[in-house]
Amino acid sequence: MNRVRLLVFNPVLNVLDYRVPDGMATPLGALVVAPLGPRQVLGIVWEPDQLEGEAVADSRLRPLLEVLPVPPIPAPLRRLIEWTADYYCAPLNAVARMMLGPMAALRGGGTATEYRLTGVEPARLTPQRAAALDALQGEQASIRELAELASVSDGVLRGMVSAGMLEAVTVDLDRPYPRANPKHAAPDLSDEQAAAADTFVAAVRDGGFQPFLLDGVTGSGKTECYFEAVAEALNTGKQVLVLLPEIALTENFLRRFEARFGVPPVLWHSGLKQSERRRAWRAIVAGQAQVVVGARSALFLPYARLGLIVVDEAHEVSFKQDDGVRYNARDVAVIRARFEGIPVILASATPALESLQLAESGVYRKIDLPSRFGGAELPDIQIVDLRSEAPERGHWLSPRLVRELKLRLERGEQSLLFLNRRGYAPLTLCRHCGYRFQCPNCTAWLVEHRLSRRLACHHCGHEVPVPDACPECHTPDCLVACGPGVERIADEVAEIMPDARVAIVTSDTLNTPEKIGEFVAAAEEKLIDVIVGTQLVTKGYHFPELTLVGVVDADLGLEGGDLRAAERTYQQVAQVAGRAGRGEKPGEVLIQTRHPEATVIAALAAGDRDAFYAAEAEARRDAGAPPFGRWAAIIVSSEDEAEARDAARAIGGTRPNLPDVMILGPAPAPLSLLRGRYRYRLLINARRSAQLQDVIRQWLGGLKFPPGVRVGVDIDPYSFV
Ligand SMILES: Nc1ncnc2c1ncn2[C@@H]1O[C@H](COP(=O)(O)OP(=O)(O)OP(=O)(O)O)[C@@H](O)[C@H]1O
Ligand SMILES: [Zn+2]
Repeated sequence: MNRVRLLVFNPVLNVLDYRVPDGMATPLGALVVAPLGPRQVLGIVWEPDQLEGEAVADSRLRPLLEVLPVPPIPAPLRRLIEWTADYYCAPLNAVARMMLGPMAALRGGGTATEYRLTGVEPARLTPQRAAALDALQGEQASIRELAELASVSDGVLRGMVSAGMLEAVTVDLDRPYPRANPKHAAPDLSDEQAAAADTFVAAVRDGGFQPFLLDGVTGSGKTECYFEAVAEALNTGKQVLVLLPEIALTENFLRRFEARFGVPPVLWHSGLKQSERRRAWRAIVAGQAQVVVGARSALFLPYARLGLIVVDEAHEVSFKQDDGVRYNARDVAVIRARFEGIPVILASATPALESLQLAESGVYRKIDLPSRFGGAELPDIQIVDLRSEAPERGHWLSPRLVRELKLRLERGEQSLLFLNRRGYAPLTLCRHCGYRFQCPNCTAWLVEHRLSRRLACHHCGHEVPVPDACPECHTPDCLVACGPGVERIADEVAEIMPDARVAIVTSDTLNTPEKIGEFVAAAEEKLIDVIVGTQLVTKGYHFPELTLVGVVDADLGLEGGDLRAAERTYQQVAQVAGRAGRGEKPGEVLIQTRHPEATVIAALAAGDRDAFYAAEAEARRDAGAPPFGRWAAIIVSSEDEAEARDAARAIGGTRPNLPDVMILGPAPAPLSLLRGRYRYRLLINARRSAQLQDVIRQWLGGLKFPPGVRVGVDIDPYSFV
């Protein structure tokens, strides 16, 4: 009898065996539907010896129901899924789920129904219909998605369909994407760029696993260089995956891609409409999608003919996923390239110490672009010691920074002020009784957002309107904002330069592709004088008229328990500094700090990257920290505080005693309450020789917890809160 072993998508069961009905073809990797009790379950045909399962007698096997009409998951991707599950101590089917598209896409292409405005506008409108009419100009999507866009109920939109204001459109989900043209607008590369590009092109042409670290200063044209490798993949009919750290950057990338290749790339991220998602997934598995640009979730998709992976801004911590499967897309991208036998390019102006170390030890091949394109110079960097050059009371911009800002405004040049804090003020308190606004679900202060007149938790999204009186002592008009966020800095700019056109750039203000597009266009057309932004504007953007960058508080990132705080501060400040002087005019950077003597600040001031990395490497070596030693975290949480504490203690009490593994904790997490769950942490610091994952699996495998307790393992953690 013909039997198969399946990896199934079920929270409790992972592996099940089935009988294959006569005449059904079930190659390895096939996606199938199988009966499970009275229900059905989705599964993937897997190598039986790779999946541990209970041996079931032939006679007890139930037959598979159907094979889904999509190509089987290729072997290299199956191996990647196994590797990822094993390395990150995650369930195999949770990892495998990341390669699946929407269920509807697995069932076949076909069509979807979407709706759009017809142009019919009755003379009298309900307020909801008027709002929808406004919000839905130029949009086309399902009723559900349109309702979300317009913030009205589905019912309102259904009514508009009946009234002839919205019409149904049938969308063909298998309509092909337009073909990119590798010769559309090929640039003239500098000698330095051409050398780098030739290396990448040869690697794509020859195939085979080759990891590159493209280490080029800000504005050196890293994108142009790897675009040549993309062009080579297009010439040879291979697919390319470009990973970007944030959706916000895709808009900018898209414009550049289209300018170079004549058509936009295929996008993949959480913001896609259902129909776009279905279409993209099907084009990816069919090999029709030539270049896919996405956030980390694009990494596990079943590309039919992958020929190159690029990870841009590869140092970014947002490549690390911190919920569900806790994996690092930068690292897994390299592993995927290895299984696929293809080149991978990690591009950055400020590589992670881990990546530099791998380059130094010869695992990655390092390609350098040491100078800016077109003769632009790197900006001049100055330190403002806030202890001797203090801003006025209740202000945050030092006199020197204010002078430079005014000078730029006079000259018609642009400035950028960087502060990595959204909203108006990070803490609000009552002047009368000292009451502080805190999130009920998290160990966190509520952040005032003056633009939306709300107090918001940046961890769980909890929001309340700003009250008129203190909720504790009921004194009216007694609330004080403590500390600055970008909105407050923007107010300060407006106060000192009333004529300046100021743009606030954060994930609150630039939350759709349209808004990002408008911002970029406005900045390029010089309709903005001062940009005040969070880390969102520190990378990827190229505004030639921008000549001044002010770092409002360089010490901010050094606070808190982040074990990579110095490196992250270095990267952020170097990246934002890199936005200055990219055109013909030279750039200047002012870094405000209270700790000019700190190694990272001194290195930034001296423009001495090597000195910073050397000192940081030394410190990490001493601490046994990555890349010299290894870390892992165990995070225990429950809605019940005692339950969480007991579970953490039970884990602590059974800790293994090994010479090459040190275990710290359990201790309450810095964010000891998050989204209503009480949290405890353990930190494991291991020598490279230790079999870290095996140790953790054995340790936790023997323990049982109440159903309300979650125990998460974070291998190579980036977050310590
Ligand atoms: N060979 C070239 N021909 C024409 N323009 C180029 C060339 N190389 C780079 N440029 C332009 O120079 C600017 C900087 O290049 P790019 O944005 O690729 O740099 P980068 O290395 O990615 O910088 P960052 O790390 O700061 O984002 C871009 O506007 C780009 O189009
Ligand atoms: Zn909260």
